[in-house]
Amino acid sequence: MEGRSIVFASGKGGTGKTTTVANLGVALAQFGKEVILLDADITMANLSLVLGMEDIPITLHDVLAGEADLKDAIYEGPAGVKVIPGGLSLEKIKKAKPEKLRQLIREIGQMADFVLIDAPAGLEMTSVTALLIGKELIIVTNPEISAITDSLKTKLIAEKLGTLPLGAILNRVTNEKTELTQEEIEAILEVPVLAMIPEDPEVKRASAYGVPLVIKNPTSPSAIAIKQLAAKLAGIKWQAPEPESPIKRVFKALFGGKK
Ligand SMILES: Nc1ncnc2c1ncn2[C@@H]1O[C@H](COP(=O)(O)OP(=O)(O)OP(=O)(O)O)[C@@H](O)[C@H]1O
Repeated sequence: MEGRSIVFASGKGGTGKTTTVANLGVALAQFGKEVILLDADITMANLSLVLGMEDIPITLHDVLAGEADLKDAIYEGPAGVKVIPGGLSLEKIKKAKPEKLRQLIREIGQMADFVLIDAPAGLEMTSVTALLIGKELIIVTNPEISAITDSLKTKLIAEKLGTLPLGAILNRVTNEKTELTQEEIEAILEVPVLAMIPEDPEVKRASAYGVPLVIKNPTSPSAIAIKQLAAKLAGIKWQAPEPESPIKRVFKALFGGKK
């Protein structure tokens, strides 16, 4: 059976897409789902950094070039999540046979309940190609006008390519007056907002440790928002724990805490 393949794209760079995909993947795996994270972001091996993984010499590109087996490009990450580094530069994609890429993506799709694809930001060739890899699209954006306009472009292109937009994740939400509201964003993008992830200093801390936030600090507000979305996607009922009080968080930061 083929699992769901969802491509995560943002249009604008730096919206927190990679962090979100990595944590969502781990959260789905914690809910017992088989998850493959496909890093189609060529600028850096971002996904593996957020997950604290090193040494990923074989990429999807090597498989496409016929120089490695698919199983050699699959790495095990936290909570049993599987990661496939893309290494898909434009030059490399051009050299690869498109039918081989499609066949490979189908093969990967059969190996998991969810294949989450981290697409590169921007609207260049590689980003557009990544949109084609998934059947569904989730936009990861910030509640600012510049991010939303780029997200809209991405969504329109995805639709033209036959990739179904599921909705948008609003990341780094601060609820400041200058931010667009959920309703405004839904009206512009014409898709539902699936999750609102707050601006949360714990996200950067977790990244610095190379441990996904949903493992490092599962009761932080942004981890809860991500787990809620994972439960929704997995069709699982999940009761979020009470978010930690700021006082408890200060104590934890000062004296450490059991994780
Ligand atoms: N909810 C959040 N609260 C605070 N910081 C965040 C949040 N989400 C992401 N960040 C931080 O924002 C920065 C950019 O995140 P990330 O690398 O995931 O973005 P990206 O959209 O994948 O970037 P690009 O597409 O340009 O590669 C990182 O430093 C990350 O720790």
